[in-house]
This record gives sequence, C-alpha cells and structure tokens, in this order.
Amino acid sequence: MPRLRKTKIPQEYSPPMAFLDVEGLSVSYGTRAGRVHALDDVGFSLKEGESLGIAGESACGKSTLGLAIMRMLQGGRIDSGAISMRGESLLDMAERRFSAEYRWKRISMIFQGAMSSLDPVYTIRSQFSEVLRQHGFEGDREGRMEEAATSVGLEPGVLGRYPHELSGGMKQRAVTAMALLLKPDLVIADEPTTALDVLVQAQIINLLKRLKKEGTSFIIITHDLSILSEIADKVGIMYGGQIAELGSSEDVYGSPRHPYTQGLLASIPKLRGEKPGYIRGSPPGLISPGSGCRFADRCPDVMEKCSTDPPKAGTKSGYAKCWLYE
Ligand SMILES: Nc1ncnc2c1ncn2[C@@H]1O[C@H](COP(=O)(O)OP(=O)(O)OP(=O)(O)O)[C@@H](O)[C@H]1O
Repeated sequence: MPRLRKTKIPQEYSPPMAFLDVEGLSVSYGTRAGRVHALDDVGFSLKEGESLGIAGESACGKSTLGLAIMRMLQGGRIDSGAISMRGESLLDMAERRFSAEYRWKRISMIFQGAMSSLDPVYTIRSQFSEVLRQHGFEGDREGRMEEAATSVGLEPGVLGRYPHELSGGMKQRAVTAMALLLKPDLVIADEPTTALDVLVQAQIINLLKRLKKEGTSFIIITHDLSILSEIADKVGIMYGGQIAELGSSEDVYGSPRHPYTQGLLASIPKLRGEKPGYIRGSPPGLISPGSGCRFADRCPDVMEKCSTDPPKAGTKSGYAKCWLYE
C-alpha cells in the first residue's frame, strides 16, 4: 500500500485581511417628518490599493456612506453594522484616537461642492498649514505643501494666493491637494468632478488615476457612471439606501444584472446610435421604504415575489439584490 504523505495543516487559517470592510451598515437621520433610513444593510470589502465607485440617483445615500466612514455624520446615527480598516474596527474606536490617527491622516474626504469649502480670508498656504499643524505634522511643512500642490498639477506659487484668485478647476485641485496633504491610504471623493468643465474634469480624473497607480485607494461617489469605469476596480450601484448591485467594474459594465443597473447604463448618452433611455418614475422615500424590493414599482421585470425583500444573489464578482437571480 502506498504510504500516504502527511500534509501539513496550518494551525490556524486566517484569510487575508481586507483593507476596508463595511458590513451590514445602516444609518438613519432624525427629521420632523420621521426617521430617514439613508443606508440599509450596506456592505463591501476592498483589498489594499483597490478603488470602489459608488453610483446612483440623487438622495440614495451615497454621501451618507462616505460620511459614515469618516465618522462625520451630522444629525445621523449608525443603527447597525461595522466598518473596519486593516482589521481594526473604526466604529468602536474612541473619537480621540480616530481623530488623531485616522480622520484626514489615513482616510480623507473631498466633499461635494468642496470648492466652496475653502476659507476666502486665508491663503491656500495658511489653510494647508493649519491642516498640518492640527495633525501634529513635524516634518518640512513647506516642502509637504509644495509636494501636495504639484501632485495635483498646481504651481507652488498658488499656495500664496487667496481662493478668489483661483479658477474653479484650480480650487478643486487645491481641495484635492488638501485631502492628500497627510498622504492618506484612502480618499473618499464625493462628486469630485461635478460643476467642472470637461477639460478640468479630465485633468482631475487623470490625477486620481495617477494617485491610484501610486497605491492610494479611492471611494468615488458620483452620479456619472462614465467616470467610474476609468478609476474604479469595483462598482456599487446604490438605490434607495441599499446596494442594488456590487461587482467588478468589468462585470457591472459588461453584464449588468440588476434591472436598475441596466436602466442606469442605458441612460448614458452615446455619441452614435440609439437615443439614451431613461427610468420611469422616481426613487422611493426613505422614511418608510417598505419591505419589498425598493425598485419594484419602476422595474420592467417586476414579479409577484418582488413585494418581499430580494436576496443578494451571487454574481461572478459580487451580487445583485434581485429575485431574478435567486
Ligand atoms: N443631515 C441630514 N439630516 C436629515 N436627512 C438627511 C441628512 N443628510 C442626508 N439626509 C437624507 O438622507 C438621504 C440620503 O442622502 P445622501 O446625501 O446620502 O444622498 P446622495 O445619494 O449623496 O444624494 P446626492 O447625490 O443628491 O448628493 C436623503 O433622503 C437625504 O435627504
């Protein structure tokens, strides 16, 4: 009888640690009209250096997701779920430690409409310098500020100027540079190209692409699906506070599964060929969104079952929250 070779069984198997893990995240805001359930059971995972694109119609919870990761929800609360970075829970951490070690240092955010967040009475240099000071940066401040400015294609001379002396595109680059000052591992960019002309948009996209190549991870939040295909490794399509579909960019763009993703992709204008489509109806209210599929009353494939909560049906690289793929 052949002798069986002994296989060494490792004592404990630990799967590779995710760079960022968001699990079952639900967030709500208290309003006069009732509690707005802005996020419901949202989850995804990123490896080191990976980037995620989040797309969806207005008010579906995109910014709330970014703000929850930054622990900067105003008037909102986390009802359930977990967020961890390299295995460390961000939600259980004392605010003091999160603020000293994570917010702006390891995770930073470029806010929606960030151009207007620059303080008009201070030069770019004093605003950058304040960020470094607040985080106890002890190296060569001027060198770091110049490095951040040039990394976004701004002349170091811009540091001496006031915000009103800069064009819209330059301001957007300045706030991007400010988010990069402390060399974070993750940058959450909320609509980084909205309100910019197409040339400046292209510059910002190229800049994000370059930073990604150098190892920075991004979560890019946008209405505009076409910019995601260039930067995101993974895409999450949000609808009514939930992720309707999650997968690699290749799969989500190449073979979209959820009828909402299909509708959204069909609505991107094309240079030639058929007219862009549109999705009839409007998104659900988030105060009492109901227990069935949130897309049901707009869905071309609606079935009886859709009145109950759809499962997260596995796809090649993620899932589609839809009864069609049960
Ligand atoms: N501070 C707040 N207080 C009360 N409700 C809020 C607050 N912030 C967001 N909401 C509500 O939460 C829901 C999700 O908002 P959120 O800003 O996350 O959506 P979004 O997808 O980023 O929208 P947009 O694309 O228009 O920026 C919306 O119904 C919004 O009205």
